[in-house]
Amino acid sequence: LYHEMKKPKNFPHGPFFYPIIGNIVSVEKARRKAGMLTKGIMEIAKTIPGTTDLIGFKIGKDRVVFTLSTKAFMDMYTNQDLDGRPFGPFYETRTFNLRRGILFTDSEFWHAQHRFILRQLKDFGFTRKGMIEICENEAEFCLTDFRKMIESHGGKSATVTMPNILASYILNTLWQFMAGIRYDVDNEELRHLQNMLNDLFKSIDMKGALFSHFPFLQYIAPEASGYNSYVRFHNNLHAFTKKEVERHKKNFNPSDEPRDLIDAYLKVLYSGDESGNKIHESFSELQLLAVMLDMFVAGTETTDKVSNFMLLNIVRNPQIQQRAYDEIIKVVGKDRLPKLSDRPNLPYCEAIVFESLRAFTFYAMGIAHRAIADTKLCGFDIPKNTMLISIFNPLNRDPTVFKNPQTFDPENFLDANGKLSIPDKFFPFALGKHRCIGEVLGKSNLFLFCTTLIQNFYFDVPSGCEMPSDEPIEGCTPTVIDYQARITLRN
Ligand code: HEM
Repeated sequence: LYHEMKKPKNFPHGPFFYPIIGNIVSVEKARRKAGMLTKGIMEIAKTIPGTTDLIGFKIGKDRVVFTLSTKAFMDMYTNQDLDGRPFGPFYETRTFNLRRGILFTDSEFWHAQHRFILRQLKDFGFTRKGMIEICENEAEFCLTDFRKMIESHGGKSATVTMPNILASYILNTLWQFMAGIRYDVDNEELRHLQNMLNDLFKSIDMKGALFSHFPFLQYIAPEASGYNSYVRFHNNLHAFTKKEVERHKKNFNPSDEPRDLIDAYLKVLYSGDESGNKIHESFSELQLLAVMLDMFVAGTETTDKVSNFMLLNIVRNPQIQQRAYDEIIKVVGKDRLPKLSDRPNLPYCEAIVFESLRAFTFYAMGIAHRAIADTKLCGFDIPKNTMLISIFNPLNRDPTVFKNPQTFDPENFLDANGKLSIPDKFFPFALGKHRCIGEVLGKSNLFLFCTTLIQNFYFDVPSGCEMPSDEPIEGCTPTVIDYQARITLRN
């Protein structure tokens, strides 16, 4: 134990490791003072010499290293020895006390599942018509609902409480891919699903995760450590998705074309892979439930949050909104809705999407990785089983890369001719083996909501309300503050 507590030789610089608790007290203090974990870590780094690229902590039982530079970020994601995912009750409690799913698995198990899901995303999707149509339809449903809402407010405009007004539609696109279902916004099941996901995200913040770093807390303080609610929220969600799997099984025919991810997965379970070969041992019904949980966790909160930063900045910047509107009217006109195929001709709107991704990732962190072997990173020794967490901030604020790194400005992603230009060191979806599998879906949704809404509505703050701040607050991921916005129908 003593050996475990000692700082390993040539470990990334960081504060002194205290016995048992490690650095949890100083990290927690810095987080409170800065208002956000990422900022807190960056503040601590400023006080410790030699932390240009990396900073190393001990949090409870875990050694945790954060990346602090673009170089460290890129080296971390491209070093295969760092492609593991952490062990621990925080990760396994979610999935039946087993190592299941796709977010927190690694090695051969992860590889087989990852390959399968990627193929499904391609097959349903963006290579065929299916997924594009789903996203375009959902943007239209959103438009119709907003029009109805304005109608019921007298026909000109409506005031809404932000953020999260697009969450149901974003969830619908993912749920259609997974289970072939879309819900109307006032549907009970949708509300239930959304409440479960909200609970889940609340339980994943640092406090809820306390039992992960101090596993004994789940036994001696199951309520206070967040363990009990964490288990409860996950069980609720699994019960919901299991019901859907059972429903699929009832009218499942292995010789039919799969309608969605559940069908495709059941097909493999019933009849092996497409050439009839025995399937990889990682496939199971429990694994299907774990995959669905992971798709919800990775796919909803992220896209919602980016859309919140997008709408906030549209409200805050009338001139950006106007320029996007002019572009849409010139290219698409008013007689039809924007399509995904309009994207190459709407560079300013696409730049708004990229700038929103930058705004979201300004204080975001990646998902924890684990060293699967002793290795080196930026000249430091990283012993096996160390956790690594990327910080996106250095990639997003570099003045040599962005014209205007400190403010929301779509020009950051346009060249001198107004063409889309994405810096080669901008990685909002990370890179390497664990890079996001939902990038195409996420970006398509964001583009369609952005263009469809701006074509039809004008967004601002209601008279008498203050302009909302764009300083994010802490959530499971960086969060936009609550504010009031007015949505006005364009003529
Ligand atoms: C615009 C919104 C999104 C952003 C900014 C985003 C960002 C990311 C990032 C940075 C990672 C890498 C994590 C790491 O290892 O550090 C990741 C992984 C992942 N994302 Fe996304 N994502 C988004 C949307 C989605 C969607 C819509 C889905 C589902 C279809 C999804 C599914 C996943 C999964 C399953 C992983 C884990 C991949 C693995 O470990 O192999 N994401 N995402």
